[in-house]
Amino acid sequence: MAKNKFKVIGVMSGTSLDGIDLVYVIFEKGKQWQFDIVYSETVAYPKFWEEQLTGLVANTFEELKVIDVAYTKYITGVIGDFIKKYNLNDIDAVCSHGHTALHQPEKKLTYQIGNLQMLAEVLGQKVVCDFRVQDVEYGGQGAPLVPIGDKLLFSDYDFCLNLGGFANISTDENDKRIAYDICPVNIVLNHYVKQLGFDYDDSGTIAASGSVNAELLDKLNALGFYKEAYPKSLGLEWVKVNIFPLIDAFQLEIKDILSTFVEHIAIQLAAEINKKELASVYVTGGGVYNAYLIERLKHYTNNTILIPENAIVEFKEALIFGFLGVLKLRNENNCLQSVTGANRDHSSGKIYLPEK
Ligand SMILES: Nc1ncnc2c1ncn2[C@@H]1O[C@H](COP(=O)(O)OP(=O)(O)OP(=O)(O)O)[C@@H](O)[C@H]1O
Ligand SMILES: CC(=O)N[C@H]1[C@@H]2OC[C@@H](O2)[C@@H](O)[C@@H]1O[C@H](C)C(=O)O
Repeated sequence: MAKNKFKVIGVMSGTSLDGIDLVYVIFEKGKQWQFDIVYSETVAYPKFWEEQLTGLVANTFEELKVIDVAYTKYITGVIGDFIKKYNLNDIDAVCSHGHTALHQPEKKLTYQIGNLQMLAEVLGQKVVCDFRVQDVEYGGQGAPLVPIGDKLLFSDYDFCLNLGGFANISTDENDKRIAYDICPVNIVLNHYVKQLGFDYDDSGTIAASGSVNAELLDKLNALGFYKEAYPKSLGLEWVKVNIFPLIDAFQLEIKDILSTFVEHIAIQLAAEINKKELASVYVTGGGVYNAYLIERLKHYTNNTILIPENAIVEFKEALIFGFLGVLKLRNENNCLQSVTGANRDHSSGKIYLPEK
């Protein structure tokens, strides 16, 4: 019988470069999967790695391979410290995403650094990593990978909504998981609030103090992307072309820009979640701490907005990469064709064994 209980470390380095997220989590399969996050921590990047990772695209493939070795050494140290700090001597596997250095699925290319064999050798642990490569080989986008975790770990909720740089959502439609980006969130709010000298608009208080410009709001809501069918995704380039010039042309005060954009986000989020009635929406990502945004969202929907404990708000992705590793160890599918567009569901990831 397949093993049903796993103690793993899940590790994720996301696009915002705030640091490496680590969780020590126990997964157990009964009727459905249960999890318990025992320890969680974000290790902030030192300046050196923040700069290296910000500039990755400028490197040649050969240069990336050199950086990969150095980064794998670095992340091995971070994971090793986490193991020591919490005295973790009972680990089935370390399941690590690494950091995305290149992602061009149309050229069958995706490259996450930090996933070299050295991880297993130095840590003396079984390692599961490199989760995106096989999906791209099978014709998929190699992303998003989180929705299978949404489906199997958070099945009590009709929608899983993440408010990061962009808002993304996953839900079941006709028994299939679907996932897509909705609209930009913190990538735009942070951009404008920086002009007042803040990293972010704490709790949305500045937005709450502004007023909505109805004409700008209408123009934002009329953008073509919102009418497109899924699968669809957004990136910084789209924001630079479609959002910043549109907002800047109005020459508004920052508080009014923030107020108008929060209204826009709330309307776009509501348009998606209101596609189901009496639905529950499980919300994660830093945007959860923008109380004003959550208040405006609630204004536009009768569905139930559920905000979990902070450990899940902040560590859901690390948790789910831990879970993808568990599925790989059980040789079960951890990539969904309905989400990535691959030519099949499949069990993805490399397994490295420690030399003993
Ligand atoms: N107290 C707060 N009030 C308002 N906004 C906040 C608060 N705390 C965090 N945020 C917002 O959340 C952002 C961080 O969110 P998160 O870590 O989910 O983003 P991310 O990792 O860049 O997202 P992703 O990679 O999933 O797109 C911050 O940059 C900020 O905009
Ligand atoms: C290639 C890559 O690293 N993609 C990330 C990125 O960051 C957010 C979004 O773009 C998402 O598609 C993905 O990560 C999440 C964790 C995922 O795979 O579900």
